[in-house]
Amino acid sequence: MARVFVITGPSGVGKGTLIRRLRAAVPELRLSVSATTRAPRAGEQDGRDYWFLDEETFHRKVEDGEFVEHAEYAGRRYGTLRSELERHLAAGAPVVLEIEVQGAQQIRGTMPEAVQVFVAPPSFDVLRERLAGRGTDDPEVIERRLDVARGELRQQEQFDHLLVNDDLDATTERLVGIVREQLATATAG
Ligand SMILES: Nc1ncnc2c1ncn2[C@@H]1O[C@H](COP(=O)(O)OP(=O)(O)OP(=O)(O)O)[C@@H](O)[C@H]1O
Ligand SMILES: Nc1nc2c(ncn2[C@@H]2O[C@H](COP(=O)(O)O)[C@@H](O)[C@H]2O)c(=O)[nH]1
Repeated sequence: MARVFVITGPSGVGKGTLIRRLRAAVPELRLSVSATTRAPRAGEQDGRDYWFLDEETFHRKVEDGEFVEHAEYAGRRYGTLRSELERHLAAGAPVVLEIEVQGAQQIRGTMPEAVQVFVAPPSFDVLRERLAGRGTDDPEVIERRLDVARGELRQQEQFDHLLVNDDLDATTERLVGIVREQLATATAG
C-alpha cells in the first residue's frame, strides 16, 4: 500500500517547487521535515524548512538509529527522521519525502513499497541556470552540486517514475496524477 512518496533528483531541478504545488492539489499529503547540518538560508525556519542540527547532534541521532535514511551531500549531512515519518503515518496521512539520490536508494532497500519519483532537468545547462537563478548558493556551491548531479542523473532509470521537469504546469499535473492514482489504489485495496 503506497503511503510514502519519495521525490528525488538533482539539486535545483524543481523538487521543492513541485512538492509545494503537489501539496496544494493533494492537501492530505504531509511533508516530512528533514534534518540537516547545513546553515539556514535567508527566510528558512527551524522545524518548518528543516530541523537544523549541529554535527554532534546529527551524529548522535545516527548512532541512536533515529534516521530512516541519511546521507552526506556536498559536504553537509541530511536525513529523514523516523519520528517525523511515523508521526504522519500514525495519523493516517500519506507522506512525501524530498531527498537526494543516496537517501532515495536507501529507502528503496528499507521501504520497497514507497513510490519513487526521479525528477530530471530538460538539460544540464537548464539545471545550471535554475541553480544560479534561484540565487541561494555561491558559485562554488553551485559547481559542487552540479558535480554531484552528474552522478545522480546516471541513476535516473532506477526509479519507479521519471519526470522531466520542463514545463512546470505539465510536470505538476503528471506528479499529481501519479500520487492520486496510488492513493486511490491504496484506498480501494
Ligand atoms: N519547470 C520549471 N521551469 C522553470 N523554472 C523552474 C521549474 N521548476 C523549478 N524551477 C525553478 O528552479 C529553481 C530551483 O527549484 P527548486 O528550489 O524547487 O529545486 P530543488 O530541486 O528543490 O532544489 P534543492 O534540491 O536544492 O532543494 C527555482 O528558482 C524554481 O522556481
Ligand atoms: N538524503 C536526504 N537528502 C535530503 C534530505 N532533505 C533534503 N535533502 C536533499 O539534499 C539536497 C540539498 O538540499 P538543500 O536544501 O541544501 O538545497 C537536495 O537534493 C535535497 O532534496 C533528507 O532528509 N535526506
